Amino acid sequence: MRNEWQRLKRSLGHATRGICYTVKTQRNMQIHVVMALLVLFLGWFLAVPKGDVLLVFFSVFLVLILETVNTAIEKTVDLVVGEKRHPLAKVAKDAAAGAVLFAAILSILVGVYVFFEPLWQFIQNGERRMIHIRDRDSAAFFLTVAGMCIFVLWLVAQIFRPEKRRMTDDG
Ligand SMILES: Nc1ncnc2c1ncn2[C@@H]1O[C@H](COP(=O)(O)OP(=O)(O)OP(=O)(O)O)[C@@H](O)[C@H]1O
Repeated sequence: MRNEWQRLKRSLGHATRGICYTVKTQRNMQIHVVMALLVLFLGWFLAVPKGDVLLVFFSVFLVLILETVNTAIEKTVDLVVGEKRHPLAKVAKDAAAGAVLFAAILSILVGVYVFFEPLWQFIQNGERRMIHIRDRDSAAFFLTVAGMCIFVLWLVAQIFRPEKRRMTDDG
């Protein structure tokens, strides 16, 4: 049981380092993270309904997931071909970048669908849905955003933690 726990902790450590590496080294990932936080803040500010929040979360995480996979593919290709140019390396990298682009387009569509009306109302009349902590939608959203903030703080702490073992490459 103790061994299983250690193994789980080690796997989580590897996964965290993978995420930290991507956030630290990939400019696009940094942009996605900042955008994700802004969008979640906007969702909270405009108190968008629970179903819409789910859509936003899904699309935001899809972009983050695919950017991480894109980095894995880029590094694998670099590992295989090194400095050499190869048409298949180009296909692999372009296709991986295409997957991120698909997800980014989806998140823009979701953003327009979810935010257009409440944002329009707010800009026109300064009106927004009131947030009542007893309202289950808002409470659930508040808790989710709080959870996300804790996750981001933890991630930042991991990124700035002095590394015990240097990663190869530029990370
Ligand atoms: N070894 C290679 N052989 C052929 N084309 C390549 C090779 N490496 C990169 N490319 C081309 O250059 C593009 C950019 O590749 P690069 O590895 O620089 O990614 P990047 O600029 O870090 O991408 P991103 O901005 O998405 O992180 C690829 O999408 C591909 O079209």
